[in-house]
Amino acid sequence: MAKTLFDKVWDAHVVKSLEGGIDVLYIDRHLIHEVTSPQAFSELESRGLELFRKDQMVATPDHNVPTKDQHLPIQEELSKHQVDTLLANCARHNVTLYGLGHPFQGIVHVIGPELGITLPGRTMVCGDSHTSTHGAFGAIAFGIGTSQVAQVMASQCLLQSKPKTMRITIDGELNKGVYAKDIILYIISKLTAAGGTGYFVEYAGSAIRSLSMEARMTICNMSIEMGARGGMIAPDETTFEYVKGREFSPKGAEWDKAMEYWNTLYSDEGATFDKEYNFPAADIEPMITYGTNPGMGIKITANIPDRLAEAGEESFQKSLKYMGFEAGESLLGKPIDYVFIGSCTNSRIEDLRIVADYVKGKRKAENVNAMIVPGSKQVEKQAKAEGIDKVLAEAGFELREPGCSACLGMNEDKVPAGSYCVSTSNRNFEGRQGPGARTLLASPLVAAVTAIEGKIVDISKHLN
Ligand SMILES: CC(C)[C@H](C(=O)O)[C@@H](O)C(=O)O
Ligand code: SF4
Repeated sequence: MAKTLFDKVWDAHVVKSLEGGIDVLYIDRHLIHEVTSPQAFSELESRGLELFRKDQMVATPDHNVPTKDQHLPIQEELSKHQVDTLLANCARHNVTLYGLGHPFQGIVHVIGPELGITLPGRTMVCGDSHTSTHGAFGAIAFGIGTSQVAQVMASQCLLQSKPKTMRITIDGELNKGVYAKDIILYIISKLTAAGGTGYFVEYAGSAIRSLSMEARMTICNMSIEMGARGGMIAPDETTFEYVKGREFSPKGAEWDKAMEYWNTLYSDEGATFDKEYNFPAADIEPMITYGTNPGMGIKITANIPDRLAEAGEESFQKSLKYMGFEAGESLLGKPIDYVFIGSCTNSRIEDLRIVADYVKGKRKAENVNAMIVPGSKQVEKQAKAEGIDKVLAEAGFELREPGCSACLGMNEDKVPAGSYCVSTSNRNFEGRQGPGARTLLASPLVAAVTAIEGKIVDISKHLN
């Protein structure tokens, strides 16, 4: 029978099928960070259990880390406590940890792929919703709750019911200035922030195939923002080339063996999905959000809609009120106070390159505070090797040290109440970047242009 990519990977990991449609799923890799692991460690210890397969776990602090002076003790008490607890737990249980200052430290969803921990055909979990990022490699990757973190620690397995499958196909050539972030914001604007609920999504089509691995990660990363359980893309030459030679990727005969399996990872001709969508690449333009969920996105040149069918009138108006916008108006010309380039969605080297290419020889607008936070130590190192740090400094951008940072308004990386921030992150919820902060999600290019212009503009007029 024709199988989907999802089914192939899932079925290969079912240890046992239980009554009621629940599977015991084997988990190949478990990533942990400081926010969702402490209670799991406590639970394990209180029950006298050991970690079952600690060599399949990797830990890194990312959410609470300051993005300045990482060599100094952490100032904020809660953050220090969280990071110290992770360190202590990992030391006590002998779990591999890339702590602050380690060359492999970074946002968990950035370091997995860059270290070759994320591989095609793997099952991967983390107590973090954006674990969906790793699906870009043809892995089944999804976020889990703290009690499930403990379950995986103790058994390397997870009780799961199989989600429904959805395929989103984007064919054709992408317009100039359109990046992966625009594709996913476009998709979410079409499906709504709840449109993927209950599904695992496969992204397909020539426009997706044409993307780099980092761009594919941006797309899979935000699958969760339409409510989907996860997203994935069939591995191909682009994937294999990216994976090859990374720190923990298979080598020699192991590589050949892996490739044999990886080459079988695609949805068979005739495989059926519970839901299918098709969008032409030509319809996608640079996007921006105007509201307080990631589904409230528009083409940057379009007007805010008058109403939103899926949101009640009241919640639509509440959202606009929070943002200080009016229904039906254009965002063009709106002044912006902050630009944040970072997060597990868009903080990789290609993102930094897009920004540096655009801002080279330019200067940020006076009214804008522009902050750029690399996703990992490796991204930071590469940026410096390429001179991106200098280009950014000359343009008036502040390049900080790796972490989640202003994506969730951590430590001092906050957007003040009432201020507008064009952000390359993935969530524009009320207060996400700080109490009262107003977030507009966009691509790194849109963020870069906004920083230079000091306001929202039609970026097509600013491209060569
Ligand atoms: C802290 C963590 C549980 C959370 C998540 O799961 O998404 C965070 O990463 C976020 O983006 O809000
Ligand atoms: S960068 Fe943002 S979205 Fe990603 S894991 Fe960190 S807090 Fe969550």
